[in-house]
Amino acid sequence: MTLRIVVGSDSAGFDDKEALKRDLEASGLVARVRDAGVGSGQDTAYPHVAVDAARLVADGSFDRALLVCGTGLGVAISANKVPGIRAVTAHDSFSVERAVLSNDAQVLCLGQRVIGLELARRLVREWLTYTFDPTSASAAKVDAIRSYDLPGPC
Ligand SMILES: O=C[C@H](O)[C@H](O)COP(=O)(O)O
Repeated sequence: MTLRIVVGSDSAGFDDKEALKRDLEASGLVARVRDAGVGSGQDTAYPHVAVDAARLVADGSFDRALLVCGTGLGVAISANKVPGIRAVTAHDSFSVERAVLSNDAQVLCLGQRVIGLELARRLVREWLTYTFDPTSASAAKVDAIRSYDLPGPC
């Protein structure tokens, strides 16, 4: 139980973010959960929350981020602006598996307006079971992604 996970959403993803946060806290698999917002009734635009959460992963404070917006797209686009971050939107089991095992993605993004909560909960449960293998054949490809990261202020 060593995973540290930061969760975040905009108002369109708030309900799922709250439910998934409770699941993570109750899972017994996560050492630490932090909520990067939004809070109830807050209307912060998704790029700000996504970048705040992604920075906490990029600087090593947290291992992964789970982000929810209406589609899961805007939070992924935004999180990927942070150097070192590999954020994906994945709404099926196989993609969630490959996001970790092929891409070593640290950020999973979900769309509250796209999939139901029960599927989201199942995908997150599955996501917790995967760990990237740095000795796998995928590692060189992830290194190649990393080689295109531009160091910057983000
Ligand atoms: O990707 C963006 C998200 O789906 C967001 O929750 C909704 O954005 P919009 O209000 O611009 O459609």
